[in-house]
Formats: sequence, C-alpha cells, structure tokens
Amino acid sequence: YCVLGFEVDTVNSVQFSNHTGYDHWTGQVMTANELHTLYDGLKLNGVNRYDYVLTGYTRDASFLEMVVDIIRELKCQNPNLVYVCDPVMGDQRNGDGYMYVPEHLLPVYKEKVVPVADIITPNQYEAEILAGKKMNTEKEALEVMDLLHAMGPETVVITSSDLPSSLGKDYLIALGSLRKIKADGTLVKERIRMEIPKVDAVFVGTGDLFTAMLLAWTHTHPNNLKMACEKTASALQHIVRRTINHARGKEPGMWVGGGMLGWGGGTWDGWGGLHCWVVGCRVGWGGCSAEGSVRH
Ligand SMILES: Nc1ncnc2c1ncn2[C@@H]1O[C@H](COP(=O)(O)OP(=O)(O)O)[C@@H](O)[C@H]1O
Ligand SMILES: Cc1ncc(COP(=O)(O)O)c(C=O)c1O
Repeated sequence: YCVLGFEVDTVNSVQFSNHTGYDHWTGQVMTANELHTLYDGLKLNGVNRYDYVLTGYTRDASFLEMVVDIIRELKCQNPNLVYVCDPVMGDQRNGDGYMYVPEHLLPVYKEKVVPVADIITPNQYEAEILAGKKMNTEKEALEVMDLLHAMGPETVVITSSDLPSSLGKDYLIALGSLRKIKADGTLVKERIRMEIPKVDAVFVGTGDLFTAMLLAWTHTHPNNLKMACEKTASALQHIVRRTINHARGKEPGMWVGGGMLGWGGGTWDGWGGLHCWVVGCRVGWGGCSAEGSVRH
C-alpha cells in the first residue's frame, strides 16, 4: 500500500499479542531463516530494488545479522538506498536505563547493524550504550553523536533525552546531527536541538513513529535536517496530544491502538513512486499508544 507517497512492503520481525510494556505478552519472534525465505521470494521475482529500508524492534540476533546481509545486497541493487535504523533496545525511567530486548543484541547492533546504517534514531539510553559513553550535558551529547557518526551513519537523531531544557522541566530535548563528506572533500556538519513540550504520559510506539516520519521528511528535505526534524516533531506533537485528549475523553471519534491514529493536519499526498521496505513493525491492540503508525 502507499502511504505519504511511499509504496511500503512490511515484514513482521515479531508478532505479539501486545507491546512488551504490558505485564504479559505472547506471540512469535521471526527467525533469520524466515526472513531469508521472504527475501528469496522477492529476489526470484526481481522485485528486490528498494529506495529505503527501515528497521525497528527485533529480539533475535541472527535475524538482525540477516538484515545486515540483505541490506548489503540491496545496496548493491541500488547504491542510493538509504537504511534507516531505529536501534530499539531499551529506555530509561527516572534516570535508570534498562534493556527490553535480550542483552546480546547490543554487540550485534554495535558491530554489524549501525555500521551499515545511514540514519539512526536511538533514544538517549540507546545512544549511550551504543557509544559506550554517558551524556549528562549537551557537550557530552555532541561527543556521543560524534562517536556514533564514527561508527558509520551520516545522520544521528537522538529522539528523546532528559538533558535540561532552558524552557523548564516540561520540555524534552531531542538532538540531531548530520555529518557529511561531500564529493569535493568538504565536511558538512549540521547540529540541531529541539525542545519539545512534554505531555504528562508515557507513550509506547512514539519512537517508531518518529523514525518513520523522519524517513519521509528526510526524503523531502535531504540536506536540511532541521526542517525534517521540525516536521517530524510537529506530527508527533499533534498525535500525542490527540491521543492523550482521546484517552481523557476530550476528543471524540478517533480510534486509538490497533493502528488507526489520526494525523494532525498537513497533506502528504502525491509524492509517488518510492519504494520502501519496513522490517520490524508490530501489530498491537489496546492501550494508549501510537504503535499502528509505524506501519508507514
Ligand atoms: N510524553 C511525551 N510528550 C510529548 N512528546 C512525546 C512524549 N513521549 C514521546 N514523545 C514524542 O515522541 C518522540 C520519540 O520519543 P520516545 O518515544 O521517548 O523515543 P523512544 O521510543 O525512542 O524512546 C519524541 O521526540 C517526542 O516527539
Ligand atoms: C513490540 C515493541 N515494539 C517496539 C517497541 C518500542 O517502542 P518505542 O517506539 O516507544 O521505542 C516496544 C517497546 O516496548 C515493543 O514492545
């Protein structure tokens, strides 16, 4: 199907009853073999040419390694392919970080996946464990982003952090960094900081949604990370506000959960012709979350 002008092929990396923030969850984790089988089908039909690949939540190390093999092959098919990786591993609550996927995935992300990624979207905790360095100040955050660039990706966006905001404690900080070596050898560097008004609730799936939106907006604004991030954050802000209003009974007529969140204004039609492969979307029901939106 076609969303925001992208024709998207989705592959489940897991199929769970609900997201793992619930007390219980059941379902299947897809294996490397199963992914390979699907990819083989695409190859046999000669339809394995993509403009973008986006990966998210995964629990299986060999699956991740297979993703890397496939990315390499897809990049041979299309050298301009952009791989957008959300290294979904964990989060922090009240300053304490924790992993919600098996710990042995970290070295696979570090040594194999991040090096082939063009854009990565870790949260603060994920950025810190990938770089092996804490970020307590903005200066340290810039150093962490430089360490992540050195691992491979041209674009690093830290989707949320608890760095202090000059606007007060009701704002969360997101940071972005674009580091590009142009054909003539000059280094282009763009750093951005966004202060995002906090909604007093915990959302699951917003990181996934952020990554999907960033993919779409960096396509429209390939050399303007600020613009791409602003448009991404704007959509997120609309969606979390509508979600919380709905959850509190203030907004009628909208579905929450199961993949039917409304968009907060703007028209994104008519981009046409792009082909994108999303690995790692999830199907979930119930709760106050934005999870369906990742299926873009
Ligand atoms: N409580 C919140 N209030 C406002 N915006 C939020 C909130 N939680 C998440 N977001 C939005 O979702 C984006 C992704 O944040 P988050 O879900 O914390 O990332 P991750 O899932 O990678 O940890 C943020 O940049 C912000 O735009
Ligand atoms: C199945 C699944 N996918 C993805 C995520 C990541 O969610 P977020 O987008 O908030 O980082 C989680 C977090 O619990 C999850 O359980």
